[in-house]
Amino acid sequence: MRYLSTRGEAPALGFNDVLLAGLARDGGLYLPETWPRIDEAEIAGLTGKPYAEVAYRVIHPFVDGDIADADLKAMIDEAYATFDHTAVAPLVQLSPRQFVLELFHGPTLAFKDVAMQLLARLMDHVLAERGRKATIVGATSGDTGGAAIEAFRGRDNVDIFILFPEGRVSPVQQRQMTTVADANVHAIAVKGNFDDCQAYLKAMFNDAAFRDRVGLSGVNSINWARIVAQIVYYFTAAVALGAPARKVAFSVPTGNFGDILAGYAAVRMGLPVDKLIVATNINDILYRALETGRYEVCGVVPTASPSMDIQVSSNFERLLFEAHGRDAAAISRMMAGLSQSGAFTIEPDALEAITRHFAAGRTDEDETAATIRRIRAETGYLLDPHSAVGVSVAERLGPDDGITVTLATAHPAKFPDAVEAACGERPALPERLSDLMERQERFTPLPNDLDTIKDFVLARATAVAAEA
Ligand SMILES: Cc1ncc(COP(=O)(O)O)c(C=O)c1O
Ligand SMILES: N[C@@H](CCOP(=O)(O)O)C(=O)O
Repeated sequence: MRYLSTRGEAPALGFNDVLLAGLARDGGLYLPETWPRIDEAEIAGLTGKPYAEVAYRVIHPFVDGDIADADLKAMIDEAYATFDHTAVAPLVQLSPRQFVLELFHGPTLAFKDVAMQLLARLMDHVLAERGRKATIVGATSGDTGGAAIEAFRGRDNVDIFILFPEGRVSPVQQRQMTTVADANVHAIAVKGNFDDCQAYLKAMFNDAAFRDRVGLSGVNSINWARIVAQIVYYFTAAVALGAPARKVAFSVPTGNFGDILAGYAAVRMGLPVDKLIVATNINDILYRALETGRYEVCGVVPTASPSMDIQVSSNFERLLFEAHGRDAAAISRMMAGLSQSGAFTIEPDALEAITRHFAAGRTDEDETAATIRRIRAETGYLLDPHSAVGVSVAERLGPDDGITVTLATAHPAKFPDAVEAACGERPALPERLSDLMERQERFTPLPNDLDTIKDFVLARATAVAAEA
C-alpha cells in the first residue's frame, strides 16, 4: 500500500514512512492510493468478534506488511488491554432510535486513547527497528495532548512536546498533560488558541531544516495512522446493530474532522452507513461549509466543549481531495486561498459528492446544556458536553426510520464544571485519577510566537543532541 499527499508534490510513501512523517513534505496530508475493501459477507462475520480482532482485520491492509503480522497483532492486543471496558467501545441505548458509542474507556477518558495507545506502540516499534529517535510535537485543544503524553511517556525513542492553548482547556485536561513527571514529556502552554498551536505545528513540519534536525514526527490526526485506528469502531458499532443488513447513521462531535473522516474511510472500505453527521458547536465552520460551499474562518469562541473550539479543521483537506477527484492542484489552490484570505469555495460537484455521504448540524451553548440536562432526566445517562453536541444534532438530523449512533468522545468527568452547570451534578473521576487535581504540575508557558517555540524544542529534544 502506497500513500499519496493531498498536495501532490511529496513522494508516495509506505505505511511506516507515513507513520513517522506525519505531515507530507509538501504540506499535504497522506491518504492511501486505493481503499482496501471488506466485502459484506466478511463484515457480517465480524459480528461478536473481540474488538482487537476486528482492529487487526481493519488495520492490517493499511500496514500491508510494513510491520510483521505477529508484531502488529501483539501491539493491537496490548493497546486495547489498557482499556477499562472489555468491549473497548461499548454501545449504550438512549432511546429506540438513539445510541451512544462510548469511546472514553481508555487511560485518559477520551476517544483519542483508541488511536494513541496503538500509535505509540507502532512508532516505538518502527523507531527501534530503524535504530533512531524522534521528536514528536503535537497541538491540542485538550484531549489529544493528554492521550499522547500518556501513551508516549517514558518511551526511550521519543521526546514529546505538546502545545496547548493557555486557559482554554478544562482543568482536568490540563492536569492530564502537566502532572506527568517523565523526562521525555514537555507540556507547553501557548498564549493563543488551538488554531495558533496547530498553525505552529504545521509551520515546524514545513520548515525542512528544522524538521530534519529534530527528526520531527506528529501524533495529531494529520498522521494517517491515527485515522486508521479510528476506523475500527465504526465497524464494531455497525455490526453490533445489524450491519451490513441494516445501515446506521453516525453523529460525530467534530473539530479537526479526524474522527468523522475515519467514518468516511469505513464507508470507502465497504461498510454500509446511512449517513455521517458532522456535529459542531458554535465554532461552526464545517457546518457552514457543508451548508453553503464556502469554507470561511471566523474567530474562535470559547465554549463548554473546548476540544471542538477549532476553525481550521485539518482533515477536511483529505475529504476535499477525495471529493475533487484527487485533484492535488485544486487542493493546493484552495489551501493557498485559505492561507491568504482565510477562505475558499468548494466546487458544486465536489460539494454534491460530500453531501451524498455527510450531513451537518450545529448546536449552541444553551442547547448543549439543555441536552445534558434532558438526557440525564429522561434516561439517567450523563453526557459530556462534546457528546451532548453530537446527541443534540443526532436527534435533529438522524434518519426518522433508522438508528443513529452518536460517538461519545469524552467522559463527563473531564468537564465537571460544564456538566454541573448544565444539570447540577458533578461527575467524579474514576478512582485511578481521583488525586489528579492534587498532583504537582510541570509545564512551560510560552508566548504566541513560532521562533520561541522552535527554540524551546531545539534546546530539549534528544534527537537533535544525538544527531548534531
Ligand atoms: C472530546 C472531543 N470530542 C470531539 C473532538 C473532535 O474530534 P475531531 O477533531 O476528530 O473532529 C475532540 C477533539 O478532537 C475531542 O477531544
Ligand atoms: N480536539 C483535539 C484537537 C486536535 O485534534 P487531532 O485529532 O488532530 O489530534 C484535541 O483534543 O486536542
